[in-house]
Amino acid sequence: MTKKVLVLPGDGIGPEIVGQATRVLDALIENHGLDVTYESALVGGSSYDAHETPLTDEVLAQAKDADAILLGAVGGPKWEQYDISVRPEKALLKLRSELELFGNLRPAILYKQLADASSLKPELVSDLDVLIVRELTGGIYFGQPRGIRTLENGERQGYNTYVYSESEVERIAHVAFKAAMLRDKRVCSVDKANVLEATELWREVMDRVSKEYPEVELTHMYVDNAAMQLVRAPKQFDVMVTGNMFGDILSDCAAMLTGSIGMLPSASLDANGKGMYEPIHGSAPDIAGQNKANPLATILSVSMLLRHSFGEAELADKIDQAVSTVLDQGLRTADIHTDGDKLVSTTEMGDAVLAALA
Ligand SMILES: NC(=O)c1ccc[n+]([C@@H]2O[C@H](COP(=O)([O-])OP(=O)(O)OC[C@H]3O[C@@H](n4cnc5c(N)ncnc54)[C@H](O)[C@@H]3O)[C@@H](O)[C@H]2O)c1
Ligand SMILES: CC(C)[C@H](C(=O)O)[C@@H](O)C(=O)O
Ligand SMILES: [Mg+2]
Repeated sequence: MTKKVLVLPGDGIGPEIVGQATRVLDALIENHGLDVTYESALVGGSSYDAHETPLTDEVLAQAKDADAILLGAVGGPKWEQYDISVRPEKALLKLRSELELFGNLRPAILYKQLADASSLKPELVSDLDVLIVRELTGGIYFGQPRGIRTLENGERQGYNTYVYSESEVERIAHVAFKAAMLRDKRVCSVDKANVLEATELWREVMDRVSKEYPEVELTHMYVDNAAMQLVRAPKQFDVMVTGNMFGDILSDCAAMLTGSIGMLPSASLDANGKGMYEPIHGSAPDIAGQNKANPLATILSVSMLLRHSFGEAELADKIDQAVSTVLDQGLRTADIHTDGDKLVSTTEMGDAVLAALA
């Protein structure tokens, strides 16, 4: 049956990078038998400008109805002064939580052609392949109570709640252990169990679930050390599993090891494999509208979509191979450009990926 994809370009560079990703989808539909239709809708600041909400009920319903979602990025300075409840980022958080997309896979893979673009020495990152499994619908991002209150002395106080229930930790643990079974069978759980009770329980549940996966080695690491180890010796990691906020921070850090945040795709999955796919980076207001952004993370997000939600591993491999080919050709957007490479625009990178797919 024809599968339906909802495409949500969003703000800033979102429409530019998603434009290249949908060209890839078009090519697979037209030339490689992919049985998919897609429609586009507004999300984030662009939705706020049109409808005074970053996510309309209609678009949420479309997202629930779709078999998968491809999102660009949301947010930007234009909307920063608005109340946090209607900011573009809220749309993303609502989509994640309403669709119960708790399992966020963020693979940090170094394409060998980009070893010189990494901020670390080539020998530290060659063949890097780390999978960050981030819990995406819980933790301090969603804990109640939250807000800004006025104390008796008149001073204002901001507060959030870091909370994880056992079932939330269990289900993300299973995602991590199952992923590890298909890889090097090592999971490092990252927490702050020396200070935070919520992560003390996290650690206990990780230990418990690990007994169901005797072949997988589980280790634990405090998040401050994990951040340091990621830039000291990142190849020690296979799968890292962590909570919502730590995962957000560590995945941006891991992105830089691969040359640029413009290279990292992601999948956010529910319990049945339905997913939303997006680059891990934001709307990059500093380069928006300049045809400079790297579209590869978004194109690789299409590859993840085909692999994880549609079982189209061959077509996903084809996209990954096309990305590798354009990098072999020395084509680089500004973020991954080093001396001797050919500097290309967003659309030229899209052109090259399409040519490599043909
Ligand atoms: N998933 C999302 O939609 C998402 C993720 C992160 C941030 N944001 C939002 O995006 C806005 C900007 O946030 P930020 O500046 O902290 O992070 P950002 O990821 O947008 O940008 C950080 C830096 O990386 C660069 N960069 C990001 N993506 C790139 C790409 N594809 N090609 C080349 N360079 C790229 C930017 O130019 C910038 O210098 C904020 O409103 C933030 O809330 C959205
Ligand atoms: C924009 C923001 C809500 C989002 C997050 O913090 O999850 C982003 O940084 C990400 O990594 O997807
Ligand atoms: Mg982030």
